[in-house]
Amino acid sequence: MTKLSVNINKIATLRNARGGNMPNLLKVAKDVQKFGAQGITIHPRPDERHIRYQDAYDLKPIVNVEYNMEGNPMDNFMKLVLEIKPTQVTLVPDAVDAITSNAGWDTVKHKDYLKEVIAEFKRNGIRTSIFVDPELKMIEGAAETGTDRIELYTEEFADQYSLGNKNAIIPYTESAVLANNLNLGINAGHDLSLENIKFFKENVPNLLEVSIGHALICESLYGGLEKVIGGYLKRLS
Ligand SMILES: CC(=O)[C@@H](O)[C@H](O)COP(=O)(O)O
Ligand SMILES: NCC(=O)COP(=O)(O)O
Repeated sequence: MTKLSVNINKIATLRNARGGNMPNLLKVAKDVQKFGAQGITIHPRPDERHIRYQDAYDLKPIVNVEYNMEGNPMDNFMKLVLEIKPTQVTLVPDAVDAITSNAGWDTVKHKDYLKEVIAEFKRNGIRTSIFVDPELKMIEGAAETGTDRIELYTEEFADQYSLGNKNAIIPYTESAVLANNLNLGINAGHDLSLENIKFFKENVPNLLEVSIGHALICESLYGGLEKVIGGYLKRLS
């Protein structure tokens, strides 16, 4: 079964826009779980443009499904994750000023660094995942870091699929086959949506989790959070 982990970054974006507490992030996280999501994802960036570090602490006691924290493992993020001990940490090589995540790790060039960081999280009982492009060399490199899982970076697939190019799935299918052979768990995320998720899931063998935020929140502006989450769960079942 592929789990749906809802990324609530954009709820925090809306909340921060007025400096108050509406929408209430904790209430939305509780409701997202009530509506059937099997995970909550946050990506506390260094500038706290949306998810604040305090949010990460406040969410821990109310997340009763998988809790996934994403970020570049710089000192503050490492400390935050090791203190909170979420279900999973997803390492993303984002520049501090990146408008959003826009690349996977070079797991060959950064193998030794990733091995060290991953070992620290695993010593603390936290499942690890690393954000990678669907390139076979990067998948092989990921396996050598000792990570539990990879997260396939799906922006290219989403872009091409929206243009009608279904062949864009091929690198993802091939990467998943290799990851399965290397005993790597497979997650995926970035720009997945109600439009593309069913086709993606059907062509990526043993996909364990998708983390979806931006499109899901935008779709919910029209369909409502409960109905949209139900739509994802139906397409993932
Ligand atoms: C790694 C990834 O693609 C997303 O998890 C990321 O969290 C999106 O970040 P923004 O919500 O800041 O665009
Ligand atoms: N890891 C991907 C994620 O958490 C959400 O990405 P997006 O759906 O906001 O693009």
